[in-house]
Order: sequence, then C-alpha cells, then structure tokens
Amino acid sequence: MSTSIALGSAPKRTREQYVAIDLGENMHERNIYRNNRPNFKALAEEFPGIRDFVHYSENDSAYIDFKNAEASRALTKCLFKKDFDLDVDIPENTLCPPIPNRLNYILWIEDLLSESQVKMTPVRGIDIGVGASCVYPLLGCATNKSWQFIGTEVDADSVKSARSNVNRNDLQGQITIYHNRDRSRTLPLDKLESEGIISPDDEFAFSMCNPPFYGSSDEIQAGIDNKIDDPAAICTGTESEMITEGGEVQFITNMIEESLKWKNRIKWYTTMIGKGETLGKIRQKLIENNASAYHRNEKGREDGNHALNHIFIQQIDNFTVTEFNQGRTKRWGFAWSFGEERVANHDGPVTKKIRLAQAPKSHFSTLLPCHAAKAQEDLLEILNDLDASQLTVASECISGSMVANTWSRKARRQRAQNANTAKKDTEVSAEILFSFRFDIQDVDKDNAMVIVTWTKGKQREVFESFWNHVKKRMLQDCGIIQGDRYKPQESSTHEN
Ligand SMILES: C[S@@+](CC[C@H](N)C(=O)[O-])C[C@H]1O[C@@H](n2cnc3c(N)ncnc32)[C@H](O)[C@@H]1O
Repeated sequence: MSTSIALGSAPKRTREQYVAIDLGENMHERNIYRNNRPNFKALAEEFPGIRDFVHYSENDSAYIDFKNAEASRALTKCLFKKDFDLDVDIPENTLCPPIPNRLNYILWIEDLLSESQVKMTPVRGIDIGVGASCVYPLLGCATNKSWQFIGTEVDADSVKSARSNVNRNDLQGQITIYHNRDRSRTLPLDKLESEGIISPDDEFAFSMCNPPFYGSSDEIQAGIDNKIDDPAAICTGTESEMITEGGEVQFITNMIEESLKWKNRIKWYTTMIGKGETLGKIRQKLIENNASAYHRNEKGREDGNHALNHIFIQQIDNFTVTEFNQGRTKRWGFAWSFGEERVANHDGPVTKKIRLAQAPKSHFSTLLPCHAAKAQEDLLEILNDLDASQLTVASECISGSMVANTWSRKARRQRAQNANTAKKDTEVSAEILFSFRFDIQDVDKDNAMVIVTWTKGKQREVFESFWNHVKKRMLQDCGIIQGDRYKPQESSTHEN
C-alpha cells in the first residue's frame, strides 16, 4: 500500500493564501498554456467538478486555492478533458501532475526527435515511472497520434490506476503499462522481451522519466524550509513517487549505466531533473564514465585486444540540456544519445546551471562584411571545391555532408598531385564523416552572419578543423584577412 507524505507544513512567511498560477512567457513556444492562464470562470461554467473550488475576489476575478489538494486535482482533471479530451482519474494523495509542466517535457521530446531526424512509425517511447495518472503517455498520445508508449511503474496501486486511465480513454492499442517489480532496474528491456511485451529488434525513439527527486522525507522538508516563500501549491505524492534511495542523482546514474547496455536501441534517453544542483553532478558522472571508457580503450589498445577495444567504446559525449519554466517552478531536461545526430544546445537564456551541464557547443559563427547573398555564393563555391556531398541549397541555408577530409594540408597536396598526374581524387568511403548546416543571414546593411551547426558525426575535432578551414577561406574571399577590423584567425572575428 502506498503511504502518503505530508509536505509544506513549515510556513515561514505569510503570503496571500490564494496564489494564482503564473503561466510565464518562458514556457515552450508551442505550449498552449504559454501566456494563457486558464479561465476559471469559464471552466466552472463548463465543468461542474470544479465549480465548488472556484472563488471570486471583490473585483469579480475568479481564482482557485492551489493549496487545496482537491481543488488542484479538479483543475488538472478539467484541463485534461478540456484541452486533450482525456478522462483522467487522479487518486487522492497521489501526485497531481501540473499539465503545463508535463506538456513542456513532451514538446521538448518532439523537438529532439525532429531536430535529430529520428524517423520511425510508430514512434515508440518508454516512460519510466508513469505514476497513477499515467500523464506522459496520455498527453503524448493525445498530441501525437503516431506515438506508442510502454509505461513502467513499480508501485502496484499506481499500475492499477494507470491501467484504468488508459482503458477509460481507449488507448490500450497505444499504451502498455508494465509492472516493474525490481525497483533497482530503470530500463528493463530484457524483462519486457522475456514477457513478450516487446520483441528483441524493437527500437525506441526515446525514453523519458520524471524520477522521484528526493533521497528521504527529511530532504523534502529541508527543501521547503530553505525556501524563502511558502510553496505556491500543495504537493501531494506517495513515498514511492517522491523518494528513491540516493535521490534523483542515483536514479539518473542508474539510467545512464543501464543505457550503456541498450545504446542505440533507444535513440534519446531523457529525464526530467528536479533540483538544479543535480545537473552538474550528472555531467560529472558522464565525464567519469567517459574517462574510464577512455582508460579501458587505452588498455585494450596496449593489450592489442581490439575486440576488447571495440566493446569498451562507451563514451557518452552526445548530450543536451534544457530548462522547463512554468510559473515559479523551474525544472530541467537532460538527454543523451549514442547516435551520431547532434542537436543544438538549449536556445533560451543560458543560466549558470545550464552552462555547467551542457555539452560543448555544436555551432559556431562568424560575421562577414558583405551581404548574405555574396557570403552564400562564396560558401557554396568553397564547399563544391571541397567535394562536399549531399549539398542542399535553400534560401539562407546550405546543408550537406563530408565523406573525407579534403581540407587538410595533406589532402590538398594529394589533390594537387592527383590533378597533375590526372589521377582519381582522394579515395572516399561511402560513409559520411559528418554533416553540417550553414545558416547565412544579413545582420544589417553591411554585414552577414554565418552560423555553422554540426548536425551529425562522432569526431568533434574533425568538424572543428573543417569549420576553421571554411571560415578562413570565407574571410579571404571578403578580402579582410589583412584588414584592421578582422584577422585571419579567431582574434578579432566576431565569434560566439
Ligand atoms: C515523481 S513520480 C512521476 C509520476 C508521473 N510520471 C508524473 O510525472 O507525474 C515517479 C514515479 O516513478 C515510480 N518509480 C520509482 N522507481 C521506479 C523504477 N525503478 N521503475 C519504474 N518506476 C519507478 C514511482 O513509483 C513513481 O510513480
């Protein structure tokens, strides 16, 4: 049986008791709640279930008391129905999922998949710890008709409740709830296989998780006590929902370790992070893993054991982090992949926490003293000269791939010799080295900005040396290498 834990019992400041939801402008740009607070008056007229919880101030503005668990539940159920046509039951004393926040996470996954061009039909996802409401699979399937979910859960009561929410909405064809009886496992694909829920060649576009954040109830209370203000809303949650041994850092570490076994079988491993300080700790875990993978590789090399060498290449250097903003609560999203498709770093304001956790950037830029049209023409000529392949040219954008290093001094010497002896050019393999996208835009009437993004590939240093070569040639084409304002190398070009 789940035990419910009481939170927020240490008021330090007296605040207005009825706190409105602050649905800020920093939400995901496609979030339907961005700058769009629910109209409580209209909700009360349409949904009898919320009527008793809607109050009116002296100037007749409607509000609800977010510290009342019943009122929060009634609002969440209304929003599920009104905005997603979902009938959802949220048992008393279980976590009442704030829909705007949960939607932010779903939208970020949509972005990750489209940016990294994960193409799959159906799009299969795993939600680790669906909870009693089954919020992520329900929202995910309501907003993306081609999505399918396996939702795992350790708590027997939540499994029952999640299944009945799936059945109530006739989504059994899209959502399967799996009762994970081994709390120490986060990604039990082997168990799912042995129980016939998935087959050995099933691949997944993503996994997602809102892990229990805390290591103990003392930790939860300490979090509340350390806040200047009272929590704006009541937080209901069972022990299983809120607490896990070692807190979220340990939970996410377990996911990372298990992901090393499944690798590309899941394209993006993702998790929500509840505490800002966890971001740096998780990044540190990746660095430690990468360092020990490196040592194991080196050892394999020393031993001349190439098989060993191959097995131990398990570095995780393709990761990204984002921030979820919803009202006063901030959360973070962290994703890692064993694939080659790269995504740009978080494009919102970069806070210190994000900066500490994010991967080295995968885009670079330079400012050129010419119009975008000329910059694009010069760039295309350079790329053709370098034998770039799969070139696609659109307005203000060129994308393509390189299959060989054609820009290094050695490669250029070789090409010159080949030209002299009319020999075939450098041999190239069919596999691509990396892919890129250039965005070229006028910044003002005299200058254009060229931004290059590394979209695919494993070897960062190869991509960076390509960019340095292309940038140098573009600067030469603009005749500014000797100029006062610009120098051939970094020093006075406008880099960011
Ligand atoms: C914070 S709650 C999240 C519930 C829901 N996804 C949401 O966002 O509202 C975490 C959930 O993970 C479940 N859980 C904890 N450890 C788990 C594990 N190893 N595998 C699957 N679920 C787990 C808990 O029982 C709980 O329901």
